[in-house]
Amino acid sequence: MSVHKEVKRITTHTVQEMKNRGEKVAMLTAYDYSMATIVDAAGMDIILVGDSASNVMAGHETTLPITLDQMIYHASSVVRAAKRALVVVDLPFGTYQGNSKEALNSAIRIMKESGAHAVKIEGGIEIAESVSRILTAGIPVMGHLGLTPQSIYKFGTYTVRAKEEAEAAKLREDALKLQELGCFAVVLEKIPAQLAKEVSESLDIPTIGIGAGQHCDGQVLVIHDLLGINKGFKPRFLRQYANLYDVMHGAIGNYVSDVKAREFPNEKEQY
Ligand SMILES: Nc1nc(=O)c2c([nH]1)NC[C@@H]1CN(c3ccc(C(=O)N[C@@H](CCC(=O)O)C(=O)O)cc3)CN21
Ligand SMILES: CC(C)C(=O)C(=O)O
Ligand SMILES: [Mg+2]
Repeated sequence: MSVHKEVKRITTHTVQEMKNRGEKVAMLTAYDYSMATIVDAAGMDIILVGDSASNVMAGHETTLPITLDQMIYHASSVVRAAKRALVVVDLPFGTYQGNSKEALNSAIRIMKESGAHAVKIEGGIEIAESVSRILTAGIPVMGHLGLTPQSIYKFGTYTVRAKEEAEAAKLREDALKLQELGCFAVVLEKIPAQLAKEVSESLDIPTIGIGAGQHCDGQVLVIHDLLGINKGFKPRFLRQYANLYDVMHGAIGNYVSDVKAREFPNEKEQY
């Protein structure tokens, strides 16, 4: 036992208790040690090592190219920083669909090699077998319904999902199915607020929304979007809490100018 005082870790059970008592769940992505240290210190409940790393860290157009090894690298860095937050890791495209044994192996690799606490998987009834098999191994699973970006080439655009009743009905069923299988929470991405409200009320487990309105049990954003680092990206659901692009561009530009003008380093900044 350590003699140092340690903060109490958020668990999947803590997150369920939050829903039970009506406290909203705060979730944000992080992909590296330094950012995750700040996110954890700021009181985040859940840190998501999202496959959005493919976009914001690697510069790909979609989330499809990122590999399991790359996700494990990001996740292990975040785990070393997170003292309080629950760390959830996206299973990347091609590591779980249509093959529950491969899904289990992928989830086990994430848990074993990164030290994360849970995995997230996109999809409903079609991935039920994979979800079950991962849960059977004692690995907590977060679901993800609505705009599931790994299916972008099926959808064609990033517009809001489940506006038509047929897709809304399937989403309601999928959400119930994920809960029945034993998922501890489910992300609802870019669906009408009214549908997200109905799903949140019908489920016992918490819903975490992104572009899914104010009635979800929690919210999630991509950290680069929240901080305004990702200058071109400003969808309607996003609230930018800072403009770090301009702050960083200004600071870095000043450094370039100072070097060119021989103003950095000065006499006090040398040995
Ligand atoms: N930086 C970043 N933020 C995210 O929220 C995010 C990622 N990357 N990568 C993975 C997925 C993809 N998501 C996305 C991607 C694009 C839009 C988007 O462009 N939305 C625009 C246009 C939609 C349209 O085509 O009609 C919008 O105005 O909402 C939204 C969510 C959410 N995730
Ligand atoms: C946007 C969130 C939910 C996500 O899946 C990601 O960042 O990859
Ligand atoms: Mg994702």
